[in-house]
Amino acid sequence: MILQNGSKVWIQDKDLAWIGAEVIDSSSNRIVNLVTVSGKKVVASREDVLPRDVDEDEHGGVEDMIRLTYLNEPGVLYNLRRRYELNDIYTYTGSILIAVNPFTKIPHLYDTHMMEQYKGAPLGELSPHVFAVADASYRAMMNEGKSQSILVSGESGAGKTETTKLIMQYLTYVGGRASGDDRTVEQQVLEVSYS
Ligand SMILES: Nc1ncnc2c1ncn2[C@@H]1O[C@H](COP(=O)(O)OP(=O)(O)OP(=O)(O)O)[C@@H](O)[C@H]1O
Repeated sequence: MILQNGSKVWIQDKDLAWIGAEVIDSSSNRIVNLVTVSGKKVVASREDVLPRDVDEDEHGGVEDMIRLTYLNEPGVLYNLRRRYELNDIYTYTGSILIAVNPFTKIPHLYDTHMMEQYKGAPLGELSPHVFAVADASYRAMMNEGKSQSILVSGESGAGKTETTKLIMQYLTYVGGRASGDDRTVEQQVLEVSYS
């Protein structure tokens, strides 16, 4: 990584994990002098600093992290945090959806109006949302006539069960009643047990 005076970087921080900084002296081959965003002057080994996007001050973060110039750990965490602070709990990295558990109900995020909006909308056209992924999967199933899979992964308490329920809720909404089955999709979904 080429470092020069004024380069924006990330350095590790014992309290915050990562903190933004700017290079103020890059004359040494081994170390760089930096000033952190909180105004503290620090010295770091060149190999310990990671590049930071120059447009990182963009309000609200990016909806798709493919747009980040540097897809490194601090850049990803910082982007997710900024979105989370605005209650934007969903973020794409390409066609992968990242959900940050809000641990609280976010009004209107999952109501009928929201489901209606995502119905038939191409992935990426609207803000990142679990309904967009469910809709893409549903469309692919209908168009290709093949079963589809959605992988919901995360650590314990991350929100996998809630996310799965939301996917089922959306599929119930768009799916209606299966032919030859007297039960509504909603009834069938309610019979699904979550592990
Ligand atoms: N999208 C969401 N909106 C609001 N609250 C949520 C959301 N997702 C998760 N939660 C909250 O987080 C709690 C834990 O989520 P959940 O049970 O889905 O996690 P999990 O990944 O299935 O956990 P485990 O692997 O331990 O079973 C939920 O009971 C709920 O309170």
